[in-house]
Amino acid sequence: MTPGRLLLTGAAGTVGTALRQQLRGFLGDAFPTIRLSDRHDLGTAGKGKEIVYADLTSFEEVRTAMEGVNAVIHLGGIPDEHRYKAIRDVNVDGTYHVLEAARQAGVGRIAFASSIHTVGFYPRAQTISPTVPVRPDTHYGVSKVYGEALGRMYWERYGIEFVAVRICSFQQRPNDARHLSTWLSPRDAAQLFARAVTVPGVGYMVVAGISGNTRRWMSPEGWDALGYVPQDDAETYAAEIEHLHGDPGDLTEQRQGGIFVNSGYTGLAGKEQ
Ligand SMILES: NC(=O)C1=CN([C@@H]2O[C@H](COP(=O)(O)OP(=O)(O)OC[C@H]3O[C@@H](n4cnc5c(N)ncnc54)[C@H](O)[C@@H]3O)[C@@H](O)[C@H]2O)C=CC1
Ligand SMILES: O=C(O)[C@H]1OC(=O)[C@H](O)[C@@H](O)[C@@H]1O
Repeated sequence: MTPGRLLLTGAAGTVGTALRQQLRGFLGDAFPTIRLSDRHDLGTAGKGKEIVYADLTSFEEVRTAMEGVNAVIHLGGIPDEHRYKAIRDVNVDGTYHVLEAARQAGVGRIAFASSIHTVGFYPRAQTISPTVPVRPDTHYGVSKVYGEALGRMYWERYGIEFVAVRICSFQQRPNDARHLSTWLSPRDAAQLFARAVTVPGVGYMVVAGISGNTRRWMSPEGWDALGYVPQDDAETYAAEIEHLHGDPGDLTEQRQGGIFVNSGYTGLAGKEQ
């Protein structure tokens, strides 16, 4: 891929902070400049980085952040279930702003932080491929389905390559039994996102965003094409965490989405307004 400028949205967040620290090690010579963007404080940029603040809900601000950009890692957004309108403004409209501004700027590749919650209602007993029908567990999950679908349209219509990484549980280390299946370590996240924006000829792809977990519920389809070889496996921590789970009779323990399958904010009534 041609060297140039990579835009990282959501750079002040949990995943963004880790990528900010570790991405360069996996990018090699690609993208000499990483542009960090968020609406919250990003501190000082550091070597090879620059900062452009933008609120995802403002198309004009996103368009300014996109000037001179060749590829995007889009992490910015609300990362959990929330009021429908907030999800719509930031995750739905905001993701549209990113893709449309990218199209206008001539961006060639976008990697998108999708989520396990696109498929959260699948039973844990089932190993799923990235191509199974979606079963979102929340409005949040639906917003990620929208992002994946929008990416598909921008690939088909405009030839912008798009890799949706269905991140499961990004954590410094796995903390409970569910994470034995869902953990994505910081260094594996950095490798996966770096490959998602550098490996040539990917077209459109949805991949599991997990480490090389022995007990994974998602198949590794697409990892070969990206050349992603995870370095971590949550199994290393099994003895410390496998007893940390809820009642096996609860839906939250039976479905891949965990507590999200039973979260609040389910509609427009009452507190959801
Ligand atoms: N942490 C995880 O395990 C998972 C994360 N993801 C996705 O990865 C992405 C990053 O997640 P985290 O770092 O955990 O979340 P985070 O909340 O720590 O980071 C999200 C960032 O987006 C920014 N943001 C929110 N609204 C914005 C707006 N209107 N304008 C500009 N920036 C805005 C926030 O300021 C924040 O820095 C999210 O899209 C999330 O849905 C998906 C699956 C799992
Ligand atoms: O389900 C999970 O483990 C994770 O999934 C997500 O999409 C969320 O952004 C994160 O806050 C959760 O912890």
